[in-house]
Amino acid sequence: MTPIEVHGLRKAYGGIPAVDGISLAVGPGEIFALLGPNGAGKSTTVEILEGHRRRDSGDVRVLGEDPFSAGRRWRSRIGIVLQTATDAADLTVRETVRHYSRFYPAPRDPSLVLDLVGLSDKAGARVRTLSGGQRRRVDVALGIIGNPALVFLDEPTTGFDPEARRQFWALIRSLAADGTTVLLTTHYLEEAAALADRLAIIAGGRIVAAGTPSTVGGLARAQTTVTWRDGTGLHEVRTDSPNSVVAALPPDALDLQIRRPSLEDVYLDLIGARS
Ligand SMILES: Nc1ncnc2c1ncn2[C@@H]1O[C@H](COP(=O)(O)OP(=O)(O)OP(=O)(O)O)[C@@H](O)[C@H]1O
Repeated sequence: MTPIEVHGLRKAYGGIPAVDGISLAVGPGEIFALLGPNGAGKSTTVEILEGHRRRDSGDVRVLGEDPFSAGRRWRSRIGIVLQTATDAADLTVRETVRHYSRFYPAPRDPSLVLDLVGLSDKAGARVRTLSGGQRRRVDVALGIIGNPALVFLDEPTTGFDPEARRQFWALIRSLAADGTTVLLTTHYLEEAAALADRLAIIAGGRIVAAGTPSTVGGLARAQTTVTWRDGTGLHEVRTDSPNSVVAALPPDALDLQIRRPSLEDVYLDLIGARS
């Protein structure tokens, strides 16, 4: 079964389209990222897939069911990490995770989950005493405590320090390696590049490019830019074979730079072209 299948999804607010004909499919154990500027339609799409919002039209199947009419059993098989942090401030971290585990038929072991998200040493602390990034880890713990087949992560690492972000990426990879499907929205392009098997760039409610982080938007075919300075000034060459350009440089060449276009370049080009 394909965990997520979407065809021609549309949703408008007050007659203004927010999602304007999106189609995508996410396979089992795949990490799929949705990228796009503020207001692009990512959250609306994800909320429809989570069953939290009604669509105007389009076919949507999530774990084989229509999320809007799916029942409790379906809900227990998905995990959700929302943008807004959990408000369980007076409970300890351990109590919070245990409490949530009781809502699921086959939860993960709470201690194991605290270990996975790197909060074992904060298990006895009240949630309200945690830092922003630590609270976010509690959110992630609550998103995976039910041992879901599919996890939705809405900007999961906002507020994480660089080390915590890397630990989080390792956690998500290990979940996916165990067969969990992950749909991620993020504003961090390096996060999408590091985590996603495939990604879609959304702007104005439509997918403007989709592919792997190394091929999306023609990245694989994009030329490399070689720049250098010599006695006659600054030079820039765009080429498919940077090695031969470098090999032919004059002996007095300085400040050599070789730059492959990044996901960020493609993203900004695509988004810029639409605004
Ligand atoms: N409940 C609502 N009522 C009216 N308009 C809404 C509502 N929710 C979203 N919108 C509008 O729909 C469009 C898409 O919003 P959405 O939240 O899906 O974007 P997003 O890509 O998730 O943005 P961000 O990156 O800022 O989270 C925006 O123009 C937004 O103003």
